[in-house]
Amino acid sequence: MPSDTHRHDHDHAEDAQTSGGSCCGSAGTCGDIVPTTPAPAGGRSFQVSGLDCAEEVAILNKVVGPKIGGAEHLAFDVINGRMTILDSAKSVSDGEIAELVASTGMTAKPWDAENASVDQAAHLARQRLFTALSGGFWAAGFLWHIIETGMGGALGLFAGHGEAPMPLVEAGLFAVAILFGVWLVAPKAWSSARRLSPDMNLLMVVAVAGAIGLGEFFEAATVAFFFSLSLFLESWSVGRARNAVSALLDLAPPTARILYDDGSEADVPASAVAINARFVVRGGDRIPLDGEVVDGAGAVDQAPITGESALVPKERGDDVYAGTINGEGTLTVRATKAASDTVLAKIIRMVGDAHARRAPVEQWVAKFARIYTPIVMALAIAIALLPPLIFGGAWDYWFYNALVLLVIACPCALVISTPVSIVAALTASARAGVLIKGGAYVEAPGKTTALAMDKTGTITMGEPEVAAVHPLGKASAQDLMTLAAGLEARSSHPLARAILARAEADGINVSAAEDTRTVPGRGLEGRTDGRSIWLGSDRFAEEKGFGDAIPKDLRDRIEGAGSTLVAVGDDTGVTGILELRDRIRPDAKGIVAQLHAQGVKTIVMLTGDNERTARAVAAEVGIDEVRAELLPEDKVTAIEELVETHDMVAMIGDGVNDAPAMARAHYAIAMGAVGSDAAIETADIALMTDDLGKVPWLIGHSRRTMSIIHQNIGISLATKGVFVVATAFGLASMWGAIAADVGVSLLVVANALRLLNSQEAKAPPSGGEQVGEGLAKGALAHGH
Ligand SMILES: Nc1ncnc2c1ncn2[C@@H]1O[C@H](COP(=O)(O)OP(=O)(O)OP(=O)(O)O)[C@@H](O)[C@H]1O
Ligand SMILES: [Zn+2]
Repeated sequence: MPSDTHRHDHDHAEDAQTSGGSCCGSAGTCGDIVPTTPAPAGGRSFQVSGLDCAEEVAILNKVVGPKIGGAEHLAFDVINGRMTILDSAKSVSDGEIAELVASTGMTAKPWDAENASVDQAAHLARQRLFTALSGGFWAAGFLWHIIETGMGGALGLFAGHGEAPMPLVEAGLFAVAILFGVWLVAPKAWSSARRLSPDMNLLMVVAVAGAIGLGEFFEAATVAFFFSLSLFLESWSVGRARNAVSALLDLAPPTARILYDDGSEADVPASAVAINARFVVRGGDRIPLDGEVVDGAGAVDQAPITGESALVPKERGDDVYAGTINGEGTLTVRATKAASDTVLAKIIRMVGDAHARRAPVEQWVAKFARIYTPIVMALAIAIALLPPLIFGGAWDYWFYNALVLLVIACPCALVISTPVSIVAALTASARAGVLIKGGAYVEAPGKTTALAMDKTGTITMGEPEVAAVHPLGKASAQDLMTLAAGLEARSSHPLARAILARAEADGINVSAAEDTRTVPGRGLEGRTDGRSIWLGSDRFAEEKGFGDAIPKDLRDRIEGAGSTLVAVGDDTGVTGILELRDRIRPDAKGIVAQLHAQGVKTIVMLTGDNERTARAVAAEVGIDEVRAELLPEDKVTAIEELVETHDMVAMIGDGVNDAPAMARAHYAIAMGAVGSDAAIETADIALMTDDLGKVPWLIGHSRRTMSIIHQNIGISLATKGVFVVATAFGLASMWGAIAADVGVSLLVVANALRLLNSQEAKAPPSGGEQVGEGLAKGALAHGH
């Protein structure tokens, strides 16, 4: 990580580690293995108290933006109340930023994850207290009214306005309810008034003041209390989504049991364990750090990272990951990564940052809210003035209706539901072993129209084997394998591994050829005993002028079966042919069918392999289009063509060889990310395992998320619409409008949080040994 450019965060991460270390040493209760959630790729972060809505983002863009050379240098994470000034911004001191933010009624200080959560909790507690007090006095006032006037009079309160003046005690109780209700809102409203840019806080305060002016204490108190309640709900739901992310954090135990060279053991904070240190993991324990098993054997439940509740056997030399659960055996593990670099730490970091890359639908909602509020306000003014002026209506009656409109103008249900849905979706998918690296990529998969995938390792297992050896002419099988293995000795190509494995199994003495050179997409060339030798595809043999030396029926049979032909020869001709077979993933066919059923019209296979081999494999799994014999740069061109002709093109690959092509697709999915840092880094979405079945799941998850977001937008707008119309006819009341607003907020938030809990959101069952109920539950339920 280029942490040197992250000046602030970098420094901070270090002092958090040292102070964290001492805290653990004394109290032994430090839970955090990841000291801080770093800022999205570069920049300085601030914790802004009061930043919890798109509303405030617009304000900060307007106030801070110009000073740093434009709002495009700002990034916001509403869920965490974090503002980041990107490295591209004009340099402005922390102090100046704090001053600017203070002018809006919010406060900013440099980001610190630990303080941030303490502050957020304190803010929530304050909101809860004031809301409860407001609600208590509101209820008391209401009760008093019932005692005074009986049930009929109480109902009269709801019927509307214009009744006889209230008894003093009752008015007093409502006044106190109003005071507590607007207490936390008033400073924000005041700063919005000073800036002449009305926000919902100002709208509410004006509505409350107007109602008091009309003598409508009940209505004023109702608006004040319910508005306060809706703000509390908003903070609570944001906190709920935030906690789901940090629950992932609790997956790794805070300490590791270090095994010293003298055989003694000690519990040490995971963050203080050096790379290469050895630690012991007992049966049933969670593994604290990524590492390699050096002693012992057993099985590990990797569900916390991969989402698949299957026990994965582990023995000497196998990798294990922080946060996963050891089965019965005891393992001795050599740490290969620091606590802050583990796969789990990366997942947490990326889920945390993902929200900063906002989904288009979120941007749409924010933009809509910005024009919606002024429009409704203009309507409110029109309603207050036009009916009395033109039709001679009663001033106070229409003024009241204008206030109702102000209450309706509050967009909070609309604004809060989308980010909560997105964060819930990101967290649910991380739990299922699908790491989505930005809000933007929550939306994309559901719209996929074309899917390009690599053959080797994606459709096939990526573990080819030599199925047959066909020496030609006077050569023996042994000669052929010796020649081939000598050329492949230094290659890491999957075919090379297969050929070398076969040579070893056959007991062949491999001596590496000299001057070996890779011919991209073709094969290898080199020299041995002074003669030049080569190996590669049939096309390579043709280019060497030996195309006719490959027996036609042999070639037809190998390629027709979907196997790969490797010709081996020297400058006099072809020595022989190797037939390499890679197993097609057993579930590939079903998955391709599922993708088609989901509406992914075009599924394309991209491969460097021979055309006929590729077609045979494609036919077997039901793939529509084949592009074969591609060089890496041809894969890039192929993706570019797809992007031109299809609306949403996804590319699935291993994230290593295919990185350039993956970068050109609309979005890219990497498989098997748990073992490959490159895959996690390069893709937009990383599947922790090699399970292709996660792709249809991802598409379904994306659609579920979007449909919940759309439902929420629909519910919010429909409610507002009903009230706008009712108000125009003078049929709506303030208490009704605010109660509906709170009701809808509750409804949309509950709807959004469904994404976290729903059964469908869990990953599909996959092959492999199923873990016992208790163990699997423990994995998923931990930290909730
Ligand atoms: N080291 C090698 N040994 C044998 N054949 C090779 C080697 N390198 C390349 N080839 C030949 O060149 C072809 C293309 O290789 P390339 O590495 O571009 O694609 P690939 O990785 O095999 O396939 P895919 O694109 O599906 O992953 C192979 O199918 C093979 O015939
Ligand atoms: Zn509202």
